[in-house]
Amino acid sequence: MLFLKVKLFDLDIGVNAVVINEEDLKGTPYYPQDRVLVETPAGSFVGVLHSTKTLVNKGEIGIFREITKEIPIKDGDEAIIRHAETPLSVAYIRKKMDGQTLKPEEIHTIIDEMVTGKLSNIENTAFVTSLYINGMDMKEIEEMTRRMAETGDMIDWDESLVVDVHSIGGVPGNKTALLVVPIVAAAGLTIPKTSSRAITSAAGTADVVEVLTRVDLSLDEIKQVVTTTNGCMVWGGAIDLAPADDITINIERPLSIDPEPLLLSSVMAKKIAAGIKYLVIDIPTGEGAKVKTIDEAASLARKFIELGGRVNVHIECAITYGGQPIGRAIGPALEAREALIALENYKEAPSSLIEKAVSLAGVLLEIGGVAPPKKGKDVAEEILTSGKALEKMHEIITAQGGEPKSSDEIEIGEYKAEIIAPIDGYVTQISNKLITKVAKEAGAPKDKKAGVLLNVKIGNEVEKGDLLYTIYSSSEERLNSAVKLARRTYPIKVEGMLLKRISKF
Ligand SMILES: O=P(O)(O)OC[C@H]1O[C@H](OP(=O)(O)O)[C@H](O)[C@@H]1O
Ligand SMILES: Nc1ccnc(=O)[nH]1
Repeated sequence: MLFLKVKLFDLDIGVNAVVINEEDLKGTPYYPQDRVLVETPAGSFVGVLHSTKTLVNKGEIGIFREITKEIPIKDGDEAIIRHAETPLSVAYIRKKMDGQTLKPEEIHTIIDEMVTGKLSNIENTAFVTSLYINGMDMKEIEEMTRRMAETGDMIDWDESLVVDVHSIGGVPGNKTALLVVPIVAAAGLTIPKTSSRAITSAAGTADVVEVLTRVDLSLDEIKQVVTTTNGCMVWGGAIDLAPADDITINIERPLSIDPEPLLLSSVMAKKIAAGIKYLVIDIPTGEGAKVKTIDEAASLARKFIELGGRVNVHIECAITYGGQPIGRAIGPALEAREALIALENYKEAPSSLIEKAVSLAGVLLEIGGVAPPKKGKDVAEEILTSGKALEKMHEIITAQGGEPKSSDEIEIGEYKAEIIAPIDGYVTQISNKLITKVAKEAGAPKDKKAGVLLNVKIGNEVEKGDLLYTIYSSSEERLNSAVKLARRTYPIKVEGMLLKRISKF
């Protein structure tokens, strides 16, 4: 065992490396490249040991940003270094890599060791990849979901009618929750909404809300916000709510994957931990979305409903159209602005966004008994058009620590490029995947002001030279890469009505 003082390095090196002065390692059983367990007051993790003559002094351990992003270790903290035994999970992860079914205690061990930092990035990544390739049965998913919830904080609400909406994601521009939450909260129902950041998209709901207010609230702050406003819109990863979720999401994001067992457990573990009793799951369906066909969507819906039954959350699924972006704005600030436009003056907002938001909110209003059966959508529409939802949005933004702004005060990337129609014709396709790639290339979601604003939707008629969409970025360099990508991949297809001529001449 070694006792050292933490020295933090503001450096992202992408692995769980730790650095110790070689003098301190002399005569110890710790060698470079060994795995060591580092215990600090803020939490523990497994690091790969490197030795140095100069980077840290004797008595110090160098820790990098990769770790401090997850564990709030401070400069000067005491650290205890021990030999890291090979975690039990490694054998279980290999079992899943071989396509076998895991026992409940094996799943518990994987989640426990993941959350306590005993697994390296390599092992965590292998687990996520094994689920992508081999999947899990419902019993395994249930065990994983429960354990993901139990290994973090759990919120208990006094009332039993706690509702929520959650999208499986995968469709660009899905800022729907920013309308649904204030509508439902304004109707008097309790809706403590937790979101993740982007997984496969250019902006997760947490990234979008963060443009308007804080999303990294503590548990007590969440309770306070919900008690005063009926709702909140927070990032699950900020609090200790299903902490395994954020670890796996950080692996999924660079690979742009969302394996089904993790999709189910990620959503449901957060909802169990947040004390949700009634949940509407939005399943965007269409080409380029996570779910391509209605049959696949129905099968996923059945799985959500079965899992909900096992963990005591009432679930209703809404299969929604996901074959092209929702609304016109893609990217955190652009989406936040579009959501505000919809709340300020719904007539100015894209109808696809309004339609989706009031439909989903309507289901919750009916479930919550504040709208008669089949009238939920009308009631939701009334709350939106009367300005009550905007008022509620302002309340929530303020309660979460932000200052309400109007839509025209939201700043968008200063560099922009317009992509125009190459020919006369009709917009026949807007590729979810390619338009997301362009927005990401421009810097979204990290660059909040980056993204894409569509000027057309599928079916629109355009003339050669008409604006198809505008790409925004805070960086000229990123904008140029995004434009190059757009010119190479054609995310929006324009085709003439005459597709092909066939004749015998
Ligand atoms: O599209 P991608 O990035 O894969 O999915 C992730 C998004 O889907 C969910 O949306 P919501 O919070 O229900 O609105 C998550 O919370 C997250 O914002
Ligand atoms: N995997 C996930 C998809 C959508 N939302 C989540 O929270 N998690």
